[in-house]
Amino acid sequence: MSEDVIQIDRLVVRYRGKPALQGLNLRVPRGSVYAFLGDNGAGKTTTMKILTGQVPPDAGTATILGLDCWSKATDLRHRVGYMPERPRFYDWMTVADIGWFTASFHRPGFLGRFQTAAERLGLDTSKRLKDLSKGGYARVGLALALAPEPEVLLLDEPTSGLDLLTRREFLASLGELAAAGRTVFVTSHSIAELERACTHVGLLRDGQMIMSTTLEQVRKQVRRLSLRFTGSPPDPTGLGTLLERSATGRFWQVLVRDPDPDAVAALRNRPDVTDFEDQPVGLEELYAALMSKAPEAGAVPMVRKVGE
Ligand SMILES: Nc1ncnc2c1ncn2[C@@H]1O[C@H](COP(=O)(O)OP(=O)(O)OP(=O)(O)O)[C@@H](O)[C@H]1O
Repeated sequence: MSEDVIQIDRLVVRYRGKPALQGLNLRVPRGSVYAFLGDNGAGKTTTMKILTGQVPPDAGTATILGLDCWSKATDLRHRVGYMPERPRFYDWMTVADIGWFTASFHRPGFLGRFQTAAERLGLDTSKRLKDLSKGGYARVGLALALAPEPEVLLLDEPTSGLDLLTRREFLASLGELAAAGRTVFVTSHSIAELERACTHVGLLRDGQMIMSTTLEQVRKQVRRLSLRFTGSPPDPTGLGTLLERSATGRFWQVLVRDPDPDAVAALRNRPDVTDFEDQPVGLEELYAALMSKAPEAGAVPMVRKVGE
């Protein structure tokens, strides 16, 4: 059975009385690359702040590796790497300086690993931070997050500001980290890109999870059915939970969650139906379908225990 490295239960965070997280529940298993997705203001950064012990919960609990994120924040600092959305360092320092300076807060070996990571990321360690491009700055943040060899890596929008090839290389490296038993929890607005790297996905809306599952399950559970018909337009009732529906002339398609196999087979076998296709949906498509609708319009909460 996989161990849940990150566990969040009924978490509430309010800013001046206004809830940013409203009873958040989340499980992230060891060795996963968990894509934590949500629109602007959904509460992703607030969740990161809770996990890194920067903000105390108003209610509920958050633990990493079994340790409370708020009361055991200092212990966790050595075991969890964190790259904030907009890292800020002492800009007058060089890349080498910031590695050396940060190493003084960490266990031996940090500096060597920082230098290796900086080299791999193509950083010129003699450059001052204030002279770096946005992407260069982000890479320093990443090298610092990787240098403690953390068991868990928390990355808040790590690829923003990076060019395409660096983004791809970076996302591929997440898979390597997971294969080595580390757990990566990452937020990004580049959903399609993240899909190639992640094993699990969680969708956050208004401070609550509306979906948390493996990518494999997403592919099984949410399907796009498309067809051409000559008779009357098919009635999607009974096919499953309808997330989207469209028809152009004789072309008809739906996005359906938990499709009923018998109803799908009956549709496929209708004598007036041709070009029937039953395909998985991409993460971006699923995201748009679930996030763009009010819950009562069909985006039914789809929170499942990961691995269920
Ligand atoms: N320091 C703060 N004071 C008051 N309200 C805040 C503060 N930080 C965040 N909020 C509010 O809490 C909610 C969640 O914000 P948060 O930054 O966690 O969202 P996010 O998902 O990270 O958004 P983005 O994708 O834009 O970074 C928003 O409504 C935001 O306006």
